[in-house]
Amino acid sequence: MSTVIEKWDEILEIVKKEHDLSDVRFDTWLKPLKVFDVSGNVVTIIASDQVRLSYINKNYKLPLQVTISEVTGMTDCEVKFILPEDVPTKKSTSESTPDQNNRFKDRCEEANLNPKYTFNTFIVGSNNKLAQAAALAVAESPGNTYNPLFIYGGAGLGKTHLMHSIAHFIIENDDDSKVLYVTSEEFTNELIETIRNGNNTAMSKFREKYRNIDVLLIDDIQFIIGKESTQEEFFHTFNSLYSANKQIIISSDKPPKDMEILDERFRSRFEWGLIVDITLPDYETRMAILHKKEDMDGYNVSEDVIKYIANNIKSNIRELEGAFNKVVAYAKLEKKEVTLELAEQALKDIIAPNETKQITADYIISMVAEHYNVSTADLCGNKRSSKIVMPRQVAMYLCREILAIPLKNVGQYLGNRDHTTVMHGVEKIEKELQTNEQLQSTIDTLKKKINPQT
Ligand SMILES: Nc1ncnc2c1ncn2[C@@H]1O[C@H](COP(=O)(O)OP(=O)(O)OP(=O)(O)O)[C@@H](O)[C@H]1O
Repeated sequence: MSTVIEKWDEILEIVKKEHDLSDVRFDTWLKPLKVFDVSGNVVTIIASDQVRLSYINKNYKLPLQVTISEVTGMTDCEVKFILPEDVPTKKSTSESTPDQNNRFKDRCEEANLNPKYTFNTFIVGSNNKLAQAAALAVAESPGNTYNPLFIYGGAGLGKTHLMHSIAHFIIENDDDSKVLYVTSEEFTNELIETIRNGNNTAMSKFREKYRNIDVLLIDDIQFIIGKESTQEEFFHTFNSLYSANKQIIISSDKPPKDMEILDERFRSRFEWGLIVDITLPDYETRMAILHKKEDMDGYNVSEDVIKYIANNIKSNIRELEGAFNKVVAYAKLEKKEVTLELAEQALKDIIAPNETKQITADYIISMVAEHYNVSTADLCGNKRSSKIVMPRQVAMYLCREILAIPLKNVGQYLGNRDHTTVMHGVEKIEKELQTNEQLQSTIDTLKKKINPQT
């Protein structure tokens, strides 16, 4: 038992290295795994949630078994995954009774939450790492860490999902907290309705509702900016909650400094706490989100199809998920298997085949950089560490192989390198490819990423 636990970090690092996992993929899938027990040759590992459990079971069970055997000398290692709730020593007092479950559901409904949006189903990538960490910190100690928490980013990138995750977490961990999620449109409509009623009782009820809560989450704040009376009412709500040390979480499509007609009173208040952004997800994160969706919906879609969608839909996670749903629905309707051809057919209105990205040397270099988690500046620069030199040579090789351009031109794209340097790099990779299976698979993956039609 102790050897596996003692060497656990080393075991994970080996799997990471041998499977060429990026930091994001590693942090998402492998790092959260904890060894619970070792009995004979059976190693029981806790996965933090069902999504991770299914994914790890499908993709990393064998590599883990092999690596544990190699590192610890255990013969025929058998890995079993369990969820935290399956841990036998868990205190029975923390198990929820049906009544508690119902109460939890009722409270989530009252707070206007979507049950699917929790931290467990939120994939963490380099685009949202900080936002997720801040959200978790706020959820763990509402009113005491970052107040307000201001989350901004483009459409469909996960702001609402993260806000609901905070709310779910607070409701689950505090039996008494009053939590309310509202879009600024709902806030506005409710206020207009209250004003239309024209009586003081309605107005006091409105105020009581919004000022007697512990956590207010208000989505898409940009819609109330400029609407005089809504803005004024929100201002007083904000002040009242803030001075009572209640948590406020706000989302917007832009940071306060770029909201042109934002009143200075708001700008300063929004900046009192923490402002975090969510940017576009990288390829690995898009893949992880699609895998999560596949697991949660109980589908088994081939890797080719997942890569095709992840490669072509980059700017909006809602659209990424929509494309996945469309492919699955199309297959059901046509009573066919989900193949790459079917996916192309199903998505022809979204991803036009003739609109596929023009492949240039810069594009290849950026894809190699993304794959190895290094910057394109480093690939084109002078650093000589192996972390950079190998990806640089891979970029040289792929530019030659895919674009069939002269060595001299490849050198120009990669920081004005001499053609002999490029020739050496290309030859090095060609030689390695004869014996190095891992490199062969990396090159195959990269070729498919660069041109999914191959
Ligand atoms: N990191 C993530 N992990 C898993 N699913 C995600 C992630 N980010 C976004 N999604 C999913 O993408 C969809 C859109 O996300 P969400 O509605 O939270 O976006 P948004 O930023 O609030 O968009 P809008 O500004 O249009 O309201 C949701 O189904 C959500 O579950």
